[in-house]
Amino acid sequence: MPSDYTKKIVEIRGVKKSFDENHVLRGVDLDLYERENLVVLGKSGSGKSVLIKLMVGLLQQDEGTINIFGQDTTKLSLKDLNKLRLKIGFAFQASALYDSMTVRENMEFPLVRNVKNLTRKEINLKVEGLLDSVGLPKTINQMPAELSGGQKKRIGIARTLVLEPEIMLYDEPTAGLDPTTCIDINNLINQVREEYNTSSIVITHDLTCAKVTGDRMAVLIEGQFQAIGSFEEVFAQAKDPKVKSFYDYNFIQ
Ligand SMILES: Nc1ncnc2c1ncn2[C@@H]1O[C@H](COP(=O)(O)OP(=O)(O)OP(=O)(O)O)[C@@H](O)[C@H]1O
Repeated sequence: MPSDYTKKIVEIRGVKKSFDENHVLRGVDLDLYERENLVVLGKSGSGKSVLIKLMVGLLQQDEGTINIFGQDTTKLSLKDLNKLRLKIGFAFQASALYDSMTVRENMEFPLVRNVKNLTRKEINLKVEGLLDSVGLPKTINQMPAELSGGQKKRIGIARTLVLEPEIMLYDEPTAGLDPTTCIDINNLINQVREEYNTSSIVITHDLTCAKVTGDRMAVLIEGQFQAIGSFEEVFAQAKDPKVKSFYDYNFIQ
């Protein structure tokens, strides 16, 4: 848990995004602070992925601003936007490993593509070090098809870390995993923050994941964040009918 929230890494203000008559984001404000794990909760289709895509410039907002490291993403040249993207690691919902490549080749791919002049020794050290840190050094020569879902997620996260991102975006990191493996992934998200000093946005439907990894939570309902705060604070706001209905729907069985 960060000792204080002083340094803002991301500042989102008044962001709106529609697809024809589908008004997905209707004025979103959100901050991400240095070394914070911020959990974004919201029903399926509420616009969580759209928000992430806006952050990395894969979509363009209709209104509002997104500042990352003090830079307005809409005002960046393509070259500067690409530079910024390299500081943002995106751990996809599916681990997005290439099936035809070994774990080593998968890990090397972003490095070889984006970092020039690395020696073979430097590449090996980096790949082996990251596989160690996610607890899977022995998988290095395996193919993705030989790995469990949890192992694929861990390697997907390790691969995202090869470019040393300052921001990590986790999209449904525990989706489709059994409860024990979920615990491993939640712990890994916290470990990544400790080891690599990342600031993270974690998109999840999983209440345990939210509680274990999140310093703060933000609940996206009807295109706006209706509640933002610690787990307890957001729960307290469950008196608000919209937030309550979200909780009742998702968590109270
Ligand atoms: N490129 C696009 N073109 C048209 N509509 C889109 C596009 N991307 C997203 N949408 C729409 O925006 C809405 C929000 O989608 P989004 O994927 O952000 O939801 P989500 O909250 O991430 O859902 P889930 O939890 O199921 O992943 C949906 O109605 C979706 O159909």
